[in-house]
Amino acid sequence: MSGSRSAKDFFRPLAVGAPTPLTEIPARPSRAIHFFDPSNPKMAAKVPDMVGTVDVLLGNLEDAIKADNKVAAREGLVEIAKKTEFGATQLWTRINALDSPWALDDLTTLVPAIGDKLDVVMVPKVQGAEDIHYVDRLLAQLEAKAGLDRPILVHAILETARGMANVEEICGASPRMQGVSLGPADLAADRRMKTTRVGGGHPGYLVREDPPSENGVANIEATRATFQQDLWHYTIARMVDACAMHGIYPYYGPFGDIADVIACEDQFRNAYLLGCVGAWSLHPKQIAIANKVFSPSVEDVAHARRVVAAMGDGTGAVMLDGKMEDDASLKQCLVMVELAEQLAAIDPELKQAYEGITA
Ligand SMILES: CC(C)(COP(=O)(O)OP(=O)(O)OC[C@H]1O[C@@H](n2cnc3c(N)ncnc32)[C@H](O)[C@@H]1OP(=O)(O)O)[C@@H](O)C(=O)NCCC(=O)NCCSC(=O)C[C@H](O)C(=O)O
Ligand SMILES: [Mg+2]
Repeated sequence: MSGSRSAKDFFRPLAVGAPTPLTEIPARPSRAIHFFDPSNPKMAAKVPDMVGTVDVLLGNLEDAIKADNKVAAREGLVEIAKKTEFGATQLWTRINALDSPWALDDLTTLVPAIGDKLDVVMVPKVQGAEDIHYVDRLLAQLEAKAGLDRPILVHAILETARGMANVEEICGASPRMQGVSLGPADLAADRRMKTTRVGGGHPGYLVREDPPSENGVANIEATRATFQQDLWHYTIARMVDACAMHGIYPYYGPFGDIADVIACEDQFRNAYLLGCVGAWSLHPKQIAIANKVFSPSVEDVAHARRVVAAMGDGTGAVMLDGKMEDDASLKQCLVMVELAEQLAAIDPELKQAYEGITA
């Protein structure tokens, strides 16, 4: 919780008439946050058919939208939201940066027009709790004016060094905080990393095995295996801890090499294993990758259920397939089983796959 509000005030509405903040962020599946440009007629036309195939549709108003198209994108999103029934698919938007000429109009246009349909507002380039406090109060005022009965949640993108340094206070700045995504391209630039990609690894970031020794002399000319390392490990792990501490959700962001579906899957899986619940999809073909990676495998769910069954009241230790299971491994298995249940509730194929498993 941020130091600027007392515990008794933390869950009070920030404007008279605004909806009461949630005390817990609902665990709604959000394996793929699919970005579309609402000012692009071809993309906009595809949105209605994407409902039900993706957990989150996000109307992007920030980077990747040309300055000349900012107003068209905002208006396009209003039009799409008004005419689309989203069902279980969530509708999010990414507004422009708070220091840009567009952010204020983004919020003052979207909340009155489609606030009842918007689940989450993604805020880019968040630097500290003060950015979340600003959006929090403004949203409360706009929600009150629009007569909304549920709060719009807020998602921060970590894409500056200052934002990274302040990640814990950002996560706890408001009861609206739904989650955090890594913005690897902007973060790399802000950190002055020497990369030019939108997420993913780099062949130069590696470790090399030691040289073989011949007669006690290291032969550094010998062929030696190298292993590419994950540029984002520290950042994602830190983000995951900050989110878990505050009961909100961490996400890997974009993978810009659309053609390299294999490396995209690897990057998404690393994030999944470290604790992320989803990633961004920039192109329709990345939705299936995220849906696959961020859904536990049938084998993992089967194993988790066996551990749950074997552990009885959840205390003590048992042997299963030659391995020790105890209270702590049970807790990991419960994470898997709960996620499978949440996904089965919205994905009939997964429901069938998970139901086919016997404990
Ligand atoms: C990356 C793209 C520019 C590629 O577009 P295109 O060249 O048109 O790809 P295709 O020809 O393969 O497209 C095939 C059809 O699919 C439609 N399409 C493409 N992308 C989408 C989409 N995202 N949603 C819906 N439909 C889509 C095309 O229109 C084609 O349609 P048709 O001709 O009728 O068959 C493009 O995919 C794109 O712009 N994607 C989104 C990019 C984006 O949002 N970028 C911002 C997020 S990443 C970022 O901001 C960095 C981050 O903040 C950080 O700091 O790290
Ligand atoms: Mg960015």
